[in-house]
Amino acid sequence: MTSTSAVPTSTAAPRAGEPLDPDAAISVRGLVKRYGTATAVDGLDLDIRRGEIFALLGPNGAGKTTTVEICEGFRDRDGGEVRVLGTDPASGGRRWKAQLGIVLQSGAGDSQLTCRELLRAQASYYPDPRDPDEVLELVGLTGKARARGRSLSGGQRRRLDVALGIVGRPSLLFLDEPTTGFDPEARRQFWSLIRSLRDLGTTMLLTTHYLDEAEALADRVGVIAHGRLAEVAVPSELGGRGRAPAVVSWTEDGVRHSEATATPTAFVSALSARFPGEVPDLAVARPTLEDVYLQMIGEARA
Ligand SMILES: Nc1ncnc2c1ncn2[C@@H]1O[C@H](COP(=O)(O)OP(=O)(O)OP(=O)(O)O)[C@@H](O)[C@H]1O
Repeated sequence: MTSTSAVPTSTAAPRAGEPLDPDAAISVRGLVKRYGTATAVDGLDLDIRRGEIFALLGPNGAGKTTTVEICEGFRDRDGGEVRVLGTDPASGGRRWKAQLGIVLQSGAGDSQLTCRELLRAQASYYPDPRDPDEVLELVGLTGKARARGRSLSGGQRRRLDVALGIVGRPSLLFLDEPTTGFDPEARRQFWSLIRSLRDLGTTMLLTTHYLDEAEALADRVGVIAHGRLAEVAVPSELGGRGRAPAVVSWTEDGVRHSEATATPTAFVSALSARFPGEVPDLAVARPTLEDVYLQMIGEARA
């Protein structure tokens, strides 16, 4: 018997010239966008599978927002092919737009309307919306249903933005730097909200500058540099991370030591034989997602 998985084992980016993937939630080939003489997106290829959380990473000005806005149908392109839920965003109509949820960097938090009124108004635009009160509960704003948008804290406004993005029951949700300004507890709560949306079958394209957020949420990450996708991988494999040596550190005779090794278990076993009890200050670390990301970005700049 064969088993099938929603996320195939191949994690790489599509090759240039490969045909569009008709099964993908988002399929992009050779995307080009110029602003005057400057090229912001320079032949970008990308597939985002249905049901996955994909994090787009890259330094300021790399072309993330431009790419996302083209996929959302907000911006035209100068070259390449794009399909989002099977439709070219340049010609996507109302029925297509109703399947998208968009959480922009600056939302509707300044409104005079209450949270519930805002959600009801937004829901009225969609053919099969979620119940506004259920959405308030999902984002943890039930207690703020009667509060006006402008009376909310920064983190609560962001939750309201997410609520507005999901009330139309989108099958594809765009999240642009969703947790900027969140306190650590609010971020963790937001992450569990995003995971529960994935469990409900929502595909998500996330842009973020928080590498821990990408690591915690994303099934795959793509690093964009100079308007192209430098690499796509699962977070634990990006930049050869899965094969990178581990660094074992410890304190001996009052001196801090560290050793890079491909066999940390054997190394720690031999090390522990030298000490009567615990190895002082023992730590075993592999490069973090941030370590490999910064290295990739540095190489792309060189
Ligand atoms: N409307 C515009 N007019 C002219 N240039 C633009 C415009 N929008 C973006 N650009 C330029 O295109 C490039 C890519 O910008 P984009 O906003 O896509 O980057 P980004 O990766 O989203 O950056 P950030 O992380 O800062 O949000 C930048 O050099 C930017 O200055």
